[in-house]
Amino acid sequence: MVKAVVAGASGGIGQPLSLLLKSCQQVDELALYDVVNTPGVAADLSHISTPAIVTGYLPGDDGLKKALTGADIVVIPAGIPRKPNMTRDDLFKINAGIVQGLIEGVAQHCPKAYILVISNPVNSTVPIAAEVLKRAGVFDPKRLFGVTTLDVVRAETFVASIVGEKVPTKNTIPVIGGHSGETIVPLFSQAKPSVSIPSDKLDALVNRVQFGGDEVVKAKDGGGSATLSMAYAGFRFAEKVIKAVKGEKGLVEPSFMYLPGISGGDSIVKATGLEFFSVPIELGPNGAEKAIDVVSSANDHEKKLLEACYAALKGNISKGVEFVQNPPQK
Ligand SMILES: NC(=O)c1ccc[n+]([C@@H]2O[C@H](COP(=O)([O-])OP(=O)(O)OC[C@H]3O[C@@H](n4cnc5c(N)ncnc54)[C@H](O)[C@@H]3O)[C@@H](O)[C@H]2O)c1
Ligand SMILES: O=C(O)C[C@H](O)C(=O)O
Repeated sequence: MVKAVVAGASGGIGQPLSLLLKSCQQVDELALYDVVNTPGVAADLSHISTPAIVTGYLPGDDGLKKALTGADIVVIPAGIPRKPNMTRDDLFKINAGIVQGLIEGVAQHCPKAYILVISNPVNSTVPIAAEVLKRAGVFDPKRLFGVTTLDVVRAETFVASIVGEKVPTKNTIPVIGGHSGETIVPLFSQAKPSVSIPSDKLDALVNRVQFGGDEVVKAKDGGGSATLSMAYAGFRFAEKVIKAVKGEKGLVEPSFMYLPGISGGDSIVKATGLEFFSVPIELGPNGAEKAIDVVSSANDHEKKLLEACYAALKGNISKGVEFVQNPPQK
């Protein structure tokens, strides 16, 4: 039995992500939580003829508790999205508290669940989540994932258009670091199978992966940020976690995680100077089985990108930790 919860289920990401989870044969129960509209979204999805039983909850009447109790996997796309000329960090003020509140609920009602954080700024919301779980005494680093899959999906798509491949998913490209601008570092030198990118196109390609989110924010012109591609990416990651927990082997996807608690993580912490970092993660029955070190094999060009990443990411991580350890005065 797999019970999945989407927190933020009525939103731009939440609705299509819930649709994909409802379509997934591996999900037996799907609980939708949001501060608005979940009864309607749940009623709509419940007519789809797949096995998952769908329920919807609002905050009143112990809604969060009811949604989370018995959950195996909790996916969190709750919070405000960007508008043009905003950075992801500009979302911190509102989204930090939203993520903190939801994770407090997880710590209380389903402390063993796999938690997938989508809400931005991921570079800070994941450290917030870790800190809340630590304080509650239930932190298992192997079960807390910052979802960076959209960066991987973009790298796959954009590289295919440059090298002229018709099938974007042919190459596995590690995208590491964090999830905003220069903290996103695609390692095209480690693509499998290898790709040959013309040197005059490499900088533009890296830039497009790093700022792909801005491309969508600009095109939506005030209507929000990536939702459909994010739902695809979020589901791709969630499905891999579910399949790995059920025993499927060989499932790997980058994720932004607290590495000291994960096998193979310590050497990456040593190399980067950062406890939270995204690297390819081998998934297994307990969540993250192994962090794969792709940092030490980065080429000189990628090492320069990584230096810029480390500097920016350090501040984002401390901002999240600080938010929980020394809460702002209200
Ligand atoms: N990790 C990524 O790669 C990635 C990609 C795209 C978007 N995002 C982020 O995902 C978040 C959601 O984006 P969106 O486009 O779906 O926004 P949206 O505004 O369309 O939806 C957000 C939903 O969260 C709900 N919500 C607000 N407070 C809540 C709470 N306390 N509990 C439960 N639900 C709550 C809102 O009611 C709304 O339905 C944003 O922060 C965005 O920046 C992350
Ligand atoms: O760009 C954003 O704000 C949303 C998301 O993080 C993305 O990468 O599309």
